[in-house]
Amino acid sequence: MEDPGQYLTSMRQTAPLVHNITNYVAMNVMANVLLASGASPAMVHAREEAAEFAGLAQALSINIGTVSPPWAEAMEAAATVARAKDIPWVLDPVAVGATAYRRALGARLVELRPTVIRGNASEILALAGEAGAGKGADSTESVATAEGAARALARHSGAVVAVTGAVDFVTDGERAARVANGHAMMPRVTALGCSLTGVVAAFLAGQPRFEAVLAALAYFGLAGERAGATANGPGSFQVAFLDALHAIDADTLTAGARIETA
Ligand SMILES: Nc1ncnc2c1ncn2[C@@H]1O[C@H](COP(=O)(O)OP(=O)(O)OP(=O)(O)O)[C@@H](O)[C@H]1O
Ligand SMILES: Cc1ncsc1CCO
Ligand SMILES: [Mg+2]
Repeated sequence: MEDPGQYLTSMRQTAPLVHNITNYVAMNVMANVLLASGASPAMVHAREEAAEFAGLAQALSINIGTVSPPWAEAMEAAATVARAKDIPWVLDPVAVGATAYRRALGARLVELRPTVIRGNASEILALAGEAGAGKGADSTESVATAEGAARALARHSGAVVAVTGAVDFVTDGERAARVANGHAMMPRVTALGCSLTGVVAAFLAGQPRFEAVLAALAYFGLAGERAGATANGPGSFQVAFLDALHAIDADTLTAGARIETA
């Protein structure tokens, strides 16, 4: 892919308002990640206002990590508005294979046609109707195992599907690519996947979605590499990761991105 850095520049110029209906674990981490990246996060989940708020945002992310019925109502209403107003929205199907409640909600949200679906391998397998119960929010499968499921889910849903892990896989059902950026410390810190979903949403504002997703994943993974080079463990990694998101500029991203057609 040519010049992924231009997508970072565009995101920072827009500084998009990203509406997130996310989980209790991710809320603070994700807001800080979005601010460090150059976007404006807002965590708004009350069913009384989520739909109205979605209409004000440049992008929406929906994450079912700690969902309960009033939140599910807010998610469906917000996604419906995003769809009607052509506001890009990203689904993060946390632990979707774990319970019947999550499977049913995941299926309903897919029918609301997310622009992008971003999950780990177990989650993408489960959302595609294949095995993939996972281990709660953690994946028990390799990304490679979920490539077929990702392609099938992309075709069924119309979404670009991103499966993240050691090497990320992205497909729109026709095209596919892999992003090799990242660091082994990333799955040792909670809510980085959730936060990445918000960053993907931020990159989508006004940009072609397949390329925007690849640029967002490379940016996030590159920040992980830079943080991992100095961190002593998961605690210092979190701090270094926010600093790296802030420090990386367009040229650094274009030079460091490891994106290959699959
Ligand atoms: N083993 C690994 N090596 C390098 N990078 C990794 C590895 N595992 C995950 N990542 C990176 O970590 C980020 C988050 O992806 P991950 O698949 O861990 O999300 P997740 O399981 O949804 O996380 P969570 O639910 O805790 O928020 C991505 O940028 C991904 O590329
Ligand atoms: C740990 C955890 N549990 C529910 S959501 C969440 C954040 C990572 O997905
Ligand atoms: Mg996750």
